[in-house]
Amino acid sequence: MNNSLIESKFLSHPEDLGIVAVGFSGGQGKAGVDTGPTELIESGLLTQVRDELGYNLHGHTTVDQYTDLVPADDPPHRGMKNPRAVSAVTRRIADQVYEQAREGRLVLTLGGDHSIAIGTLAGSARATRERLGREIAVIWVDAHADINTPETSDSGNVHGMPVAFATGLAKGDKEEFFGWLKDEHRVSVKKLVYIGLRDVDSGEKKILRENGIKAFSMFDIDKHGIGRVMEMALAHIGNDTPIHLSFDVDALDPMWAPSTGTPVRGGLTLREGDFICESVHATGSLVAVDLVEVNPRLAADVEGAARETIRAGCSLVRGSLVYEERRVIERVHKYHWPAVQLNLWMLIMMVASCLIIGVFAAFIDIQNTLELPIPWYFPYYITVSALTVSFILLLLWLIFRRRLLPSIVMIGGFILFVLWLVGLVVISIQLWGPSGSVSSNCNLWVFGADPAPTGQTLQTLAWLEQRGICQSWQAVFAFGLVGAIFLLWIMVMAYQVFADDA
Ligand SMILES: NC(=[NH2+])NCCC[C@H](N)C(=O)O
Repeated sequence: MNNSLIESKFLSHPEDLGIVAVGFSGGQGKAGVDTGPTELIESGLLTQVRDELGYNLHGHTTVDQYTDLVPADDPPHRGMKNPRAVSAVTRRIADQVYEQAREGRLVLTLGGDHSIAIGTLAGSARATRERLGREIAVIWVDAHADINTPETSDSGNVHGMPVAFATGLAKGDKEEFFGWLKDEHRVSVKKLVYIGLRDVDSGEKKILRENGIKAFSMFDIDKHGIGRVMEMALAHIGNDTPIHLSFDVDALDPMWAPSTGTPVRGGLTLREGDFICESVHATGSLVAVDLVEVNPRLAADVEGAARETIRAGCSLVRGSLVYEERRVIERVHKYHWPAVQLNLWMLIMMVASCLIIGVFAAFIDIQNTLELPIPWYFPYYITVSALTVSFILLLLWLIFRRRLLPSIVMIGGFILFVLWLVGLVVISIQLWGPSGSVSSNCNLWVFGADPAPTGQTLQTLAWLEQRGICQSWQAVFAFGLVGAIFLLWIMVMAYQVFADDA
């Protein structure tokens, strides 16, 4: 198990982390962003993730440079720079991410410029479709929308276009120009949410508007606060959709992450960035994370710029991988209850309690009709059974809140057991006790014993009613016994859960 307190909804191996480390910079013009993953790893990111956060690492922990895929000559196509290289590299990345994601692991991709998200989104969209039959949602945290098509882009840098390719708003033509992107790789614009935007090209604004894409700019964050923005963003996605978080470090203000290719002032604080990652992790829906555009070579004039940017990047990754004590004041322990047994227990106890309530309620009614006094143990057992029902409801609520503690079950179980046992003893005495027991009287009142009256007479009816009453007594005894045994059982079960965990 990893150290997160959040249970994953869509990963079959939430303790495993598939790593893809992408040393690629061809989606834009500034050298050095390809060294981002190396520096992140050398700063101890992955050892921390393994040793402190408790993940098993899989995949490519050495950085892939993709040199075999970068052609010597790569002239622009439809205005895109390095189109063949970016297309081939993102295609490889798509396979690398897919290989990790189809195992049901969380995938962490370290970039590299943001063009690589063409690959990461393609890989996780395809794997999620195959594995769960679901589409992924994308949370794109960035100063830029990166949704230019080759035709709307001013720069021709593909790192400004990944969302357009991933959603199919931009189509590849030939195989070597993103033609390899198929429907299975696509993500829906309906399940895309932006956070942190503040530098959006006019062509991009048009695309966002026309496609009704959900976007929270820095303005929205200032207006509502990051907490409310995350609530709205996650509500838009819904809690039944796996989430791919693509985090461009330039979403953070340059104060926190100066070493990046296209810094824009007025960005997120580090805490706001962390909060986004933590909130997404806390949904339990996270299936993949990208951290991109860390370029340690840039902003060299600023003292400690690269180090700060790396640190910020590590913090973001950490936030998205674990929900841990630095944010949780109350440390909650996870207990592993045997679900089937527990459900069976609740069902049978519910049946027993309801039956006893029903029978004794009917008995009280009969006593009233006969103008006889009501013995104390009728209301007593009704109360005990009602308490048992409340206890079961309490358990259900605690299970729902994931707070079912063995101690609560043991104490509750013990109290009910004692009450239940008292009832059982009284019932036994009434049924079979030495003086005037129900059992011995059963056949006496109406016609003594045999033969049983037959025919449609009042006597028969009376006899049947009397027999019914006697059988009800026996049923109460049977279920009283089952209840007492089951209460013993739940105490044992709770003790085992407690002991197994210790
Ligand atoms: N991933 C990034 N840093 N993207 C910046 C994109 C800047 C600009 N919108 C462009 O298309 O070139």
